[in-house]
Amino acid sequence: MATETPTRALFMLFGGTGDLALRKLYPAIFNLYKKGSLSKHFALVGLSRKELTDDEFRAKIIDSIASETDDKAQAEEFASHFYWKSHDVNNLGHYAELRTIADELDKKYELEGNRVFYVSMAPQFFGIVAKNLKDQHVLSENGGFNRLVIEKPFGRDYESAKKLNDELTSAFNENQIYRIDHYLGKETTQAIPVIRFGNPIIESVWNQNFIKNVQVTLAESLGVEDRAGYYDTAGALRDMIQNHALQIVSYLAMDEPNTFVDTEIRKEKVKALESMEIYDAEGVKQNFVRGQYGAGDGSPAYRDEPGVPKDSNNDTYAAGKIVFNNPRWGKTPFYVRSGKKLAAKQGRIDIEFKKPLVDIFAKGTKQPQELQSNVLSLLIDPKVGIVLNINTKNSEQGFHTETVDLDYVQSPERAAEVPLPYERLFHDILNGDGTYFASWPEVAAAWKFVDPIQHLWDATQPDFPNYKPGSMGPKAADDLLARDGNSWYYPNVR
Ligand SMILES: NC(=O)C1=CN([C@@H]2O[C@H](COP(=O)(O)OP(=O)(O)OC[C@H]3O[C@@H](n4cnc5c(N)ncnc54)[C@H](OP(=O)(O)O)[C@@H]3O)[C@@H](O)[C@H]2O)C=CC1
Ligand SMILES: O=C1O[C@H](COP(=O)(O)O)[C@@H](O)[C@H](O)[C@H]1O
Repeated sequence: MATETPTRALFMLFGGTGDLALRKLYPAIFNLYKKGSLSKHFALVGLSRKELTDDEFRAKIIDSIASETDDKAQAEEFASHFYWKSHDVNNLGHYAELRTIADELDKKYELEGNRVFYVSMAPQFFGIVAKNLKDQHVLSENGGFNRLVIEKPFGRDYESAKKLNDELTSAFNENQIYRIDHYLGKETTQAIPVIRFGNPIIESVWNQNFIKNVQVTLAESLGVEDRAGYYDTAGALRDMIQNHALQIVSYLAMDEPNTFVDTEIRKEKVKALESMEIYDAEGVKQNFVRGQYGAGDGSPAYRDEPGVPKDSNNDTYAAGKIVFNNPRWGKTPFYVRSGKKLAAKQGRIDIEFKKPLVDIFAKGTKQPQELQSNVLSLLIDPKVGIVLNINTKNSEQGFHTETVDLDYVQSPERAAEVPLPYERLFHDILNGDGTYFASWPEVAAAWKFVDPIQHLWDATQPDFPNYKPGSMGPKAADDLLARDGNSWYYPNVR
């Protein structure tokens, strides 16, 4: 593998002692350092209201990366690049101090003015941080890059997302903004364009003539855990479908870009997302299903989870059918579903192909046989891999057909080597590559699709709870597919 030139950069991490930073972001940056994408020419300023010394902050960093290394000297050397600054994002004076620190570190580490501003804080702070960074001249003005990284959620509907985007773009250009969607850092999501456009055998049948339906499943076995404060105001539709599921759908549905660069890919993704049919109230009722888990097997109902109101109507499950008004997809439905407290942690895409127009094995032979649809499964989580289920003849005496899997599933050893999603995304940010980040038009199109669904759900009383923990969600989600003559492939995988 070619060795890359390490990128010089100063990170400024807002929310530097937060849960996400300590659990995911520092280990990801450490792995980049270990693998040589960052060298001695980098530094990070951690920011929050807490008063910490640099040494106290560095001790937190060493703790945070403990699972990534046994090499104490390397961990200490890495942590020596970290600095702490107590900073209230509403205090303008603090930005002036930050600018001075940034300029000093820029000189000390010869960073060539490259700056990454990562806002890992509650969403109400995203806009104000961007504005103050610009107004208080913390952005590099000597030719280096300025990149702003924004965590999720990006708004709670189209209007709030637009307002946030306007705030961000009054300080940064669209090509300087990196909207994080960690599902885009996952191995299988990143493989979709290659699997499709790198294999004529697949891309030539990737359309309504050959594909019967597409199913995206993002199932979790965990419940709301300790995040009720956020989750009860979001719900599965906003938390998983609007972003992760629709981003995956956009890679599955898009046309081939002219070249594999972020600007071209984004154009095609937007085109696909903008051709999703937007439902009116009747369309929502027919095509989307919500759910909330009840009690079962010794685990509490959602409404009895700590921090959840007893009368909460929040959705912990959402499923729906997407129809594209475009020539590629025409009548082929895309189904998406996501929920908490389901039977298993399972992220996967199942693509069901149409059966042959004429089935020569169904009649005329001594033992009529029934062919099955071919199913291509792209496994996201916990296994990573590709499985193609096809018809063949079984080897017993007589003539019988059966299905077999042609599969590539990553070994546990290989999986352990694979970069973590945040590591991949940081790597792309350092390289200025927006391929696996959501652009504003994509986010806007996704909200415009989701808003009518959420509005109807907010305005009507659900009959909750309506699914048992450990199940695959409400029965209505099975009925949704059955009405089209389809059924969920998982968990009844052949
Ligand atoms: N945690 C997770 O697993 C995930 C989180 N996210 C997103 O990441 C972001 C961060 O989440 P998370 O780390 O869990 O949040 P936390 O609540 O753990 O951290 C928030 C951080 O913001 C700081 N902060 C709060 N108010 C101010 C202020 N006025 N000025 C400066 N700093 C302030 C806090 O420090 P202090 O109180 O010292 O100021 C703390 O460091 C959110 O947008 C979340 O939606 C996304 C996916 C998963
Ligand atoms: O963004 C989110 O994702 C997680 C699931 O992520 P995964 O990588 O573990 O599949 C989900 O639990 C959380 O509610 C949501 O905010």
